[in-house]
Amino acid sequence: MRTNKTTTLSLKNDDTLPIEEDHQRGQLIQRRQHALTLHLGDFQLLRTLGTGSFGRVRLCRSIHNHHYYAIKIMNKAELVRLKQMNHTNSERKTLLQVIHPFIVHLWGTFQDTHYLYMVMDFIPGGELFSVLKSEQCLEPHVAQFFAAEALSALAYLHEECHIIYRDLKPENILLDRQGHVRLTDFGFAKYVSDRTYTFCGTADYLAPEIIMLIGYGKTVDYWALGILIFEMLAGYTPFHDDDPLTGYDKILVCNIKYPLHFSTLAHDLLARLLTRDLSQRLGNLAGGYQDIMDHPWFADMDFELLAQREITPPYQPQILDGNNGQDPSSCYEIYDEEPLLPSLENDVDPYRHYFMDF
Ligand SMILES: Nc1ncnc2c1ncn2[C@@H]1O[C@H](COP(=O)(O)OP(=O)(O)OP(=O)(O)O)[C@@H](O)[C@H]1O
Repeated sequence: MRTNKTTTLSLKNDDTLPIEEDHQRGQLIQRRQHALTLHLGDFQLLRTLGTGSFGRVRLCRSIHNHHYYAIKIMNKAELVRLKQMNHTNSERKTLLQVIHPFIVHLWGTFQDTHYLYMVMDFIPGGELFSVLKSEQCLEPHVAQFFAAEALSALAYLHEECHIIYRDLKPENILLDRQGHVRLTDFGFAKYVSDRTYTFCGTADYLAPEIIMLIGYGKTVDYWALGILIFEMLAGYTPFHDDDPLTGYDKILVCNIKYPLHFSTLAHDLLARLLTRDLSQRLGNLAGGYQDIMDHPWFADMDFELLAQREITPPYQPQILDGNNGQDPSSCYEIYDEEPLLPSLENDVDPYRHYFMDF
């Protein structure tokens, strides 16, 4: 079983193309931008919910409406050092553009001398990673539900936004109060009209076409969906190796040992998702994502009701309501805290021009 979180691989700086905006989305972005002029003084900063390669996400509470939010805080000097300016701007732009019941909602962004801030809905149920860690593996109907909601979000990103997500994994799948999925972390999401070449993602979840550097598109998300379903059912990923290079070899050879308890239907679906042959991979055929939804493993799933959040989640996170001193973020791991550098009015900010939209 996987007990440690996986880290994402870094990206080249030139990876991101501008995201195209249709008229409606453009208006929506403007609405959000104009509606919210935020700064740190609007929030009481509480504990860290999660850390990542480029920053940390902290629980906070609005001093105005007293609602909880999650703020992703990224150190500008560090982003510039790691050449992550384009990706960070792209993450902001993408998240402002997407609106979907299974994707985290970004309310707005701001910056001070040292940091960039992204204010999102606080998703209180914790990571799917934590559920897997405590349950070891999931009952097929539970895995089916999480996979179906993740697939619904991917289909929306691909078909309506022309965005590939590129970092599907249990760490990036959060659960809301009712137990519905919310995808977070759009740091690798990219608008792609045809194909892209960047080597990025998370080692265990990389598709063969990413490793082979031959160019790829949305097919990589459907490969990752196959790895996710395998991990939920088995409790481990199919190609894991402590040495990433050996892991990449295993992905390229693609010889999967299915646990005996996998049903024939699960085996069949995964064999069709986890195939190197793109002309065979489900999601990349004539029927697109619908072919995955129509696979018999999902036979008893009504994807229309699912999209309306009308299917009762099979797993309800145990959430405290935040009143009477209770911790509303008890589903999240405890992290060491780091104080923020104070932002003084006369400070010179050498990085502002990189992040003009924040
Ligand atoms: N909206 C949210 N509500 C609650 N917790 C969140 C939210 N967004 C992120 N988190 C927590 O913070 C963690 C890190 O967030 P995120 O993945 O966006 O950071 P990152 O720096 O891009 O990480 P990575 O190195 O994985 O790319 C998540 O795994 C999750 O635990």
